[in-house]
Amino acid sequence: MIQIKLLASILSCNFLRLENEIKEIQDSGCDMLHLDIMDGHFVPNITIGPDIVKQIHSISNLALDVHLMVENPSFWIEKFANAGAYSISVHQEADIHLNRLINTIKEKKIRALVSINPATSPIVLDYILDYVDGVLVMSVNPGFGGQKFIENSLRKIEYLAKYKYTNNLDYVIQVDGGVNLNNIKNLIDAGANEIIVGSALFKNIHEFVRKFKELTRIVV
Ligand SMILES: O=C(CO)[C@@H](O)[C@H](O)COP(=O)(O)O
Ligand SMILES: [Fe+2]
Repeated sequence: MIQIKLLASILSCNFLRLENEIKEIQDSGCDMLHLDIMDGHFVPNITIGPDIVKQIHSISNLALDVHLMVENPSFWIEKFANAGAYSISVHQEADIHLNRLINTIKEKKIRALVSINPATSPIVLDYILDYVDGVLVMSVNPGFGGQKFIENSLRKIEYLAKYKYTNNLDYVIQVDGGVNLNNIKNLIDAGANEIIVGSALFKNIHEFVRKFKELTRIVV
């Protein structure tokens, strides 16, 4: 049976009570914390850096999935690896030497994922899929939480799932942006197995996770 994981994007949490929010996420049964790193250049927003990630790592039992939305991502790999990242995803659009960048992440013994923006075709990933531990499909334009899901992202997930089985590969497929209880089932049916949720989750963490487990038929 394929295990479907729920990743909590803390971008939508109340940062004034971050420690309590993280504890609630852990207690609710989420599988990982998803940390959105924005530099104000690759995306029009700024969030947190490696020092804050390190502090989150010191209080969290959950693995940290770091989503880098930055220019020059190669500069940041070592810093976020040392801060305690369990996985790092880098945008295909952010580095022309993607193969080298993915290898740099893997040398740190952490999961290496590649991410694509809504306007990027998954076909451009064909020659990197042999090397990655996962793909993150952005289903909104990166930079902000609370946006509307872009429907054609489903086709990309289907493409990546088909490519995986056809070529006998083993990578996770993440979906990130505009995910809610109404579209999760379709995303899983298309082949996504790591579901990243921000604003919909933080409306009521326990209630959301309970319904998510029902949908994915996993008893906590
Ligand atoms: O990477 C991003 C946004 O750039 C995401 O991780 C969002 O934070 C997800 O938030 P929702 O769309 O679920 O509110
Ligand atoms: Fe993200």
